[in-house]
Amino acid sequence: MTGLLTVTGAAKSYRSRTVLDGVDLTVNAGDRLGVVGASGAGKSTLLRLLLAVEAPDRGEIRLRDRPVRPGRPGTMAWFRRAVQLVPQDPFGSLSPRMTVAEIITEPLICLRVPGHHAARVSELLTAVDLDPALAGRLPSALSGGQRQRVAVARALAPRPEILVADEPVSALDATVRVRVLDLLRDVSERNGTALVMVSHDVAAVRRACTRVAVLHQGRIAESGTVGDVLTRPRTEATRDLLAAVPRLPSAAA
Ligand SMILES: Nc1ncnc2c1ncn2[C@@H]1O[C@H](COP(=O)(O)OP(=O)(O)OP(=O)(O)O)[C@@H](O)[C@H]1O
Repeated sequence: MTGLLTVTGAAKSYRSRTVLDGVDLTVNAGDRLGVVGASGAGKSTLLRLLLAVEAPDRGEIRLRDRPVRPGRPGTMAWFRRAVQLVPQDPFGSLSPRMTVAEIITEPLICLRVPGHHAARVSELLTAVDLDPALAGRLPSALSGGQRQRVAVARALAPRPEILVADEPVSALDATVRVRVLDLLRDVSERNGTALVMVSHDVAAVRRACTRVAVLHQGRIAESGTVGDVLTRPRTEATRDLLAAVPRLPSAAA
């Protein structure tokens, strides 16, 4: 099977410091892939390449057969429709002066997605388990978990093929984390949207993902199913991450 999003031999340095050193990664349609790594492993850098915010110095990123390179917004619309970000911090990522409906519709307007946007807002709010009556509220009227659900709804709005989530629950309370992770897993399963979740938190990846790639010092140390890699780690890098796992409360919490 050819991958939906493929990273081949991606390398990136800042000044003379090598941050990514030949990363290969394949995201298939409907995949739920966690990219885990310790602080400084290169996760955020890889995320910027995956989102075509920056270009690799060497190697390439492709969406299906099409090479992906950063460019002006007009030339990137095809890619932005296909790959959407769920950001880390729902407090900082939602404009405080826009209503929930305006926030969710913004990518539809920017990407010139045709259709009845008000109906789509209700549909998306329902899909992320929020009351459509929240459409007229400002983010300040919502809890952290509700805000992150709005961020997920916004990312889903253009019907992307891939959601890229950047530490999507690290800013949330422990009990809310599980629910947001379950939401990401459920929307991915329901819509067939692939999920790439970049996180230092192995427990979060175990909860939401089926596959995992361990990034260590700018390289993929190991990758495979969550079951294999996180129960029978083959590298020191993975064992260290597992030893640092914060406990997630149970789903009932
Ligand atoms: N724009 C930049 N300019 C210079 N150095 C950078 C830049 N971006 C990242 N780095 C360096 O690259 C290394 C890897 O950073 P990166 O943020 O990708 O790692 P990370 O795995 O996301 O870490 P963390 O979990 O702490 O965010 C770090 O040493 C960082 O200082």
